[in-house]
Amino acid sequence: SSTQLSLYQQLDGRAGLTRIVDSFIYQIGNDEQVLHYFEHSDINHFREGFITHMCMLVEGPCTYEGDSMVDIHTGMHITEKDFNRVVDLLVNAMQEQNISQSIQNEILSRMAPLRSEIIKI
Ligand code: HEM
Repeated sequence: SSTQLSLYQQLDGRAGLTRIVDSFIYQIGNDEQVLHYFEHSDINHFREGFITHMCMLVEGPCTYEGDSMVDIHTGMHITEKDFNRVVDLLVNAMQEQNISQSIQNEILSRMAPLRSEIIKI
């Protein structure tokens, strides 16, 4: 009933998030710097988990029930440089899907606080 579209709606809901994450995975698959982190990962599992987690970040009707960001990423020894690279790849994916600059910025600002949970040497 509200005329104000939610961030989730502006992203075209789960379908739109799926397009972004598929572009993101394609970017990762072609990136020599970070691809090795995903070499032993189940990409379908990652895809579902990342879509659902992103859906929650944009206040969509999703509950991420996977492991915590700390538990997932601890032991991967993700450097700050590689963290930044993955964020760049997500930006490329959003760019590819014609996401507006303001929505990109909003998503990145919601992910930024997770940085310290993911970068753990
Ligand atoms: C803000 C940034 C990030 C967010 C929000 C994020 C989020 C997630 C989520 C939600 C999952 C998984 C899912 C699940 O099990 O359901 C996941 C898995 C994974 N992430 Fe991240 N991640 C981020 C940054 C990174 C970075 C920088 C790297 C590596 C350089 C990375 C490497 C991985 C890998 C390899 C997996 C798969 C683990 C497995 O094999 O199960 N992530 N991430």
